[in-house]
Amino acid sequence: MDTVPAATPPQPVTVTVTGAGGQIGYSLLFRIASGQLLGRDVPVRLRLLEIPAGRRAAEGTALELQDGAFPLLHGIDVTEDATAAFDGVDIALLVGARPRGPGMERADLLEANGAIFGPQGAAINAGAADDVRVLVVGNPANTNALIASAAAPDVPPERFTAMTRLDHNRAVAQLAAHLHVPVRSVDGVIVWGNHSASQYPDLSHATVDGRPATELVDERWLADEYIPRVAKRGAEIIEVRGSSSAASAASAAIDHVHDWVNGTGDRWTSAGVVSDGSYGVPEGLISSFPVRSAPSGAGDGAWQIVQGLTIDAFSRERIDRSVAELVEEREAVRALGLIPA
Ligand SMILES: NC(=O)C1=CN([C@@H]2O[C@H](COP(=O)(O)OP(=O)(O)OC[C@H]3O[C@@H](n4cnc5c(N)ncnc54)[C@H](O)[C@@H]3O)[C@@H](O)[C@H]2O)C=CC1
Ligand SMILES: O=C([O-])CC(=O)C(=O)O
Repeated sequence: MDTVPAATPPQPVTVTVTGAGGQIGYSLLFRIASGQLLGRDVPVRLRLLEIPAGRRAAEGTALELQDGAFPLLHGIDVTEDATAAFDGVDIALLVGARPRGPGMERADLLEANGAIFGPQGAAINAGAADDVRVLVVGNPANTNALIASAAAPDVPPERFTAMTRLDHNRAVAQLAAHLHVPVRSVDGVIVWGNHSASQYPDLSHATVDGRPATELVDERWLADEYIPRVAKRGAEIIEVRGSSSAASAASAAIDHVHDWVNGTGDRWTSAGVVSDGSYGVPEGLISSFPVRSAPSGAGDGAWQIVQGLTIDAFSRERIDRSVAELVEEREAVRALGLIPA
């Protein structure tokens, strides 16, 4: 009797989450374990990186992950050692960061985060899989990603990304709510620039059920309500909830990596990626752009910046303002010696 060879089961993908004991980690890890990050047939192995202050919380979360009996979860390690955490890593989610403390100046914040993201970038450089994909969530996300990338000279800069998907999702949801349509009706929104209040949520290429969004909203609402509402949504959440966005941030991280690995199809999304000079954004900055991704195996694994969009004067001014802030942050971390001169 002929025997049918058994199909080789897919190898577990190693996903490292830093700041795993924090509030985003608590929401993110269960969604990864359930298959929402990579796909419902892709097993994962989790590595949780923490500092001593967060270690017990991460260990507690690991116990709960075990209690979830997730069929796709092939193991969890908790560590304080970045080298061990990133050894062989396929997907790195850099969530843990130093928040701004009382009396801390902007330069102090950048320096404190440099001490986190520099060594983590170096550990990724030393041990990660060749096709590693890195998403920086911890703020200031764009510049932290720049620091990590600079510390990883052997990893192509396209592999380091910063999260602006939460801003993109907010921009889609606010437009849908204003027009009383489902979010699925909205397409073509873009978030440009920095993940900060200077970001520019751009509706000039957006459509709603195929109609240009600019025909459906008035200019004053756009400039005076929509743009500031989206750009300052993080502060609004802190004010209302009493702490910063957590589940929505975790959800956006899932969306970012899911789309990066599985492809965006015809639609585009927004992500902080290294600039190639497109749209006048200085080369090397990690800035939010409209991006598409090909499914794993079909492209080179990099996000592609959508080309050829027209930028009107209103948009140009706002993109330039946010990019100027990114340039300032880059100069500040350069002055601190956190990236090469
Ligand atoms: N890009 C985005 O859209 C968003 C970014 N964020 C940022 O995400 C970060 C995390 O937010 P939460 O989870 O709410 O903060 P949290 O304070 O609840 O958790 C952060 C965790 O990171 C850990 N940590 C600190 N330094 C670390 C290091 N060197 N290595 C490993 N772990 C380290 C801490 O011990 C803590 O457990 C913050 O920087 C926040 O501002 C939050 C929301 C949206
Ligand atoms: O300010 C924060 O920590 C939270 C944040 O980035 C956001 O909600 O967009």
